[in-house]
Amino acid sequence: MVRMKYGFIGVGNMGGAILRGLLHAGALNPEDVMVAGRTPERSAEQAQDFGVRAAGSRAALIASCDVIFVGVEPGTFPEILPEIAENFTQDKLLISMAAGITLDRIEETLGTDAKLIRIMPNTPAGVGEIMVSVSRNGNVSDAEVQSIVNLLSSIGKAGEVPEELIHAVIGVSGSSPAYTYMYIQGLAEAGEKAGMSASDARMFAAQAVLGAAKLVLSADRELEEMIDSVCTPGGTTCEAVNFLREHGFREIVRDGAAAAIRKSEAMSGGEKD
Ligand SMILES: NC(=O)C1=CN([C@@H]2O[C@H](COP(=O)(O)OP(=O)(O)OC[C@H]3O[C@@H](n4cnc5c(N)ncnc54)[C@H](O)[C@@H]3O)[C@@H](O)[C@H]2O)C=CC1
Ligand SMILES: O=C(O)[C@@H]1CCC=N1
Repeated sequence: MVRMKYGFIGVGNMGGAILRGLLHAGALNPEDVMVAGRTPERSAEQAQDFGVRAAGSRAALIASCDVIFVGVEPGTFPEILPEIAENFTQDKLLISMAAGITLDRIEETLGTDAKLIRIMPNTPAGVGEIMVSVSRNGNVSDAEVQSIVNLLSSIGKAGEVPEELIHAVIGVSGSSPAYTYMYIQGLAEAGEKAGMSASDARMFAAQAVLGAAKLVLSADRELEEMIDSVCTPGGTTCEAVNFLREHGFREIVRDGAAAAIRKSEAMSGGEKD
């Protein structure tokens, strides 16, 4: 059987995290992977960093790869689409991770017969804990989409969603590592103020978030009931929970995520926020 060749155009924070995760999981063989950066020099540096092959150019990468991940900035993607189109053929699959660039928009340049997938990943990909949605256009078969879901499931959780749900996914999991770091920042600051070292406060806070997230994923219980399970009557937790409720913590988080969702919708409509 001929082994598939995978290309990555743009291996920054997100594309790089996916590539690192897939290589670390052994889901991709480094010999089958090629990267292309802004310049041939950058491609060579990135190839060395990841231990994969460097493409002489983006055109060369597209010509020699079967599956092409595009991880450039949303502002750059439309600029390089014509170049991708020149070398793209119907047997290849393009996977875009760009916020705000719709499958329709990509089809405008690559053609309505191009096989296209949009993913909305997050940066925990790099440590094997991605949450990623997968959406396809009409040219991608069930087997093809399943093979990409399986590939991405090797570095966390992946599931197919209709493209219109990508905005929601951005708010809930794509952007949310950033707001989770803000929460960890707050916990760690409280720990430091109460005498912990900065490194201990960071570790205790992060491990508590990791443990709580694992419990949510493993237990089929209402979140309200899980909150109660930590609040020992007359104890410490209810002081924090009451304070956070009075100050609208949950609503603030919800409205923050909604702002990311609105921005994603605006980007997809071509509006500038
Ligand atoms: N950072 C995140 O948490 C997430 C990002 N995304 C999407 O991932 C994409 C990349 O975002 P980030 O990784 O955050 O940005 P980034 O700026 O960290 O990475 C972009 C990379 O693309 C490279 N690049 C730019 N122009 C290029 C070109 N013409 N050819 C080859 N490489 C080129 C840059 O040098 C850089 O390495 C965006 O479309 C974004 O919407 C999606 C989900 C989460
Ligand atoms: O900030 C952004 O637009 C990208 C998409 C989700 C996370 N980062």
